[in-house]
Amino acid sequence: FLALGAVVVEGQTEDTFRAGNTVFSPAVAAARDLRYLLYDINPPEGFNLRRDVYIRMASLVKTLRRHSDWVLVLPPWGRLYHWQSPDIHQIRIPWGEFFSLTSLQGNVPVIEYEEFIAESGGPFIEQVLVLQNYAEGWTDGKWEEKVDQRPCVERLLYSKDKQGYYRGWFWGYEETRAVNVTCLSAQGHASILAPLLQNNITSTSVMLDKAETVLHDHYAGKDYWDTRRSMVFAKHLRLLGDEFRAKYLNSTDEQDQTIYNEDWTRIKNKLGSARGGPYLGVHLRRKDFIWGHREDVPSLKGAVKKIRNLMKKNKLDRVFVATDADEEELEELKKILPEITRFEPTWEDLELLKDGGVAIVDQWICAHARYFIGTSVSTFSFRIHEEREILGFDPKTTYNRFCGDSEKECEQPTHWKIVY
Ligand SMILES: C[C@@H]1O[C@H](OP(=O)(O)OP(=O)(O)OC[C@H]2O[C@@H](n3cnc4c(=O)[nH]c(N)nc43)[C@H](O)[C@@H]2O)[C@@H](O)[C@H](O)[C@@H]1O
Repeated sequence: FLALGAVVVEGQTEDTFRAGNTVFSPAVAAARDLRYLLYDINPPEGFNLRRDVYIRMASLVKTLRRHSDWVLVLPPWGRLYHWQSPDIHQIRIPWGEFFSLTSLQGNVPVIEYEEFIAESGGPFIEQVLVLQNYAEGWTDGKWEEKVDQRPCVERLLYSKDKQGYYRGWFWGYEETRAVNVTCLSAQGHASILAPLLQNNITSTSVMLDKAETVLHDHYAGKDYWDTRRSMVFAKHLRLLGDEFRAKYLNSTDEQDQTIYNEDWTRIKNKLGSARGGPYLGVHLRRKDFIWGHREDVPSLKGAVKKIRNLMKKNKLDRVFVATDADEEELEELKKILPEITRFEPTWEDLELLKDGGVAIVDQWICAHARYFIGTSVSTFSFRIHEEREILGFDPKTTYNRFCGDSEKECEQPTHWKIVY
């Protein structure tokens, strides 16, 4: 590898692969001279941060595709720290269970991991690059984009087997092994990796591990939003959410002016055009957010006080609460907020939807509320903001968060406008 200097990523939106132009077909892929980009993320990270890293990787693949035929391999879902429902099988979950694949493919060519195995002819990933930060941090406090092959700083989570291949966590696919594993110090936008992947590495399949190390090429720019808009939830989950809205919250798209189109490239709703269902939508993040005694997270009593306040102010008599609260907190919440509505799947439903599917249904229902309030710096809440932005809600009804009971300056979330 060579040390690479700054790479210009301005003009990133001028992608050769434009949204909606092409729908990628894996059958066609087999006949072409394809290269595969795989990636994974630091194990403790949750579902919605992972969705954010997908956007960064999609952007990198678009940059790579200016020169050759790359396809993004979707890392199967599973073994997430927050998915704690017991006794359900939660590994090797394909993206198709949570997202619409045709929608994703309308943005950038993607394939499921099992298609990659079938197409590439074996369970091997040729090159794994484990991304890491520079041990020395920023030099002189100056931000500089750079990439270098460096010795691995942390102990590798890969070990060589008798045949000389690397074993590690490949999403629960025991037969998958890597031919080569090296570390790469990287600092900068995702696309700074493109020249190296293009010119210095000849492997057909390359996996970036700890892909969250690199940043968005252009956060909240057109390319960001194209990818975000293409991350349409799987239809069965949207339908479940819609049924729940109709049954328990008196909410339908016609009544609430929440226009949707199966083709995401056709959704361009004006801000303020969506009215939303007659309920308050709440995302109340608990568990690891309260264990740290964070100043910006309210007590249950504090949250309920705010909820009542908002219901009164917005003349709403129903409240839908999405939360990861434990049993004890839930009991307390039900006591102090008896009118609470929650999506509580049966065990059979949970087995089918899994924790990820339940989280999506929760997000979908919050996204359709007349007014929404979320939790400070939770990516779960951020993804709801984006969904509401796509639906065309007035920003005043979306970018709201709870304040900690004794938080002094309670800054509210930023409004990121869609760039079409
Ligand atoms: C402190 C950090 O917090 C970050 O969490 P944060 O941004 O809220 O959001 P996520 O990255 O999604 O992680 C939180 C996970 O907890 C569950 N969860 C949280 N709230 C709800 C809810 O209202 N309904 C349902 N059904 N599930 C919920 C769900 O599995 C979700 O993916 C983590 O990604 C990082 O790994 C780290 O732990």
